Amino acid sequence: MTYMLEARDLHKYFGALHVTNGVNLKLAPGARHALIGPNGAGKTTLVGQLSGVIAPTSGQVLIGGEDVTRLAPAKRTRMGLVRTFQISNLFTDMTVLENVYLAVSQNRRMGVNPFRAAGRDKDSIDRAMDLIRKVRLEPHADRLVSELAYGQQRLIEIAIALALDPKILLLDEPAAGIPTGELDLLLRVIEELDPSLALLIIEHDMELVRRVATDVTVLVHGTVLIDGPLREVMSSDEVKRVYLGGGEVEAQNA
Ligand SMILES: Nc1ncnc2c1ncn2[C@@H]1O[C@H](COP(=O)(O)OP(=O)(O)OP(=O)(O)O)[C@@H](O)[C@H]1O
Repeated sequence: MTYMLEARDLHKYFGALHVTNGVNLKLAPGARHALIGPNGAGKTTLVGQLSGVIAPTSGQVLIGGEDVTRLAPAKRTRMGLVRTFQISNLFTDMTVLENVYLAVSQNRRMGVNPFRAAGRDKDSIDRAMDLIRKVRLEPHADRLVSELAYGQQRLIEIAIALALDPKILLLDEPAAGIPTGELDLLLRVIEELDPSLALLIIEHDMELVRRVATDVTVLVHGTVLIDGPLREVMSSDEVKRVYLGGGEVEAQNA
């Protein structure tokens, strides 16, 4: 089977520190895969190697069966691998629509003056509105990003990621900093994403993992402790003992 995204025996050293230790990961089309693990487990470093901002010491990354280990992040993005970031990249003094429109027009290589183009480029505006609808922000399209709640701002980032036409979407802690009351909207947006999209969610919030993921990889000290179907992983004694200190998985965050 050709996977949308695959990591083969990845290793990464920072000096003497072995941060990624023989990691294998496979995302099939339509995957809903969560990557979890305690602080310092090496999740960010792994995602960096998948997206191309960090070069592995050894091992391979493949997109659609093609070896991209030495390819730059932008090239991987053009092959359909898109990631969101924990840190916000939004233009907060622009509207939601302007932010998403910019991403759409950049992706279509529309040129440098988005404001001039904005009057003309109806297609890109329609596409931006369509994406804004997908993340359930339609009522806020003309509001400044700075006026929106934090949870809503994170949804704009998902819309911007979708503007790049991903086949594989890496969501880096989408729930981080979102108050509980705003979490439901994020969950619904993720649940409604194109079912053919392969999704890798790096997340601490266990409610989100439980509701969204079908498969989970648990990373500990740079090594895959266990991976498999959600239920199996969450009920594993090994995960409870090593990863969550023996407590109930339901009751804890990663
Ligand atoms: N550029 C770097 N140079 C040296 N050490 C690094 C570098 N980046 C990360 N590390 C170390 O690698 C280990 C794994 O870090 P990483 O950020 O990948 O873990 P994480 O699972 O994403 O943690 P968190 O959940 O806190 O974000 C940590 O011990 C960290 O200090």
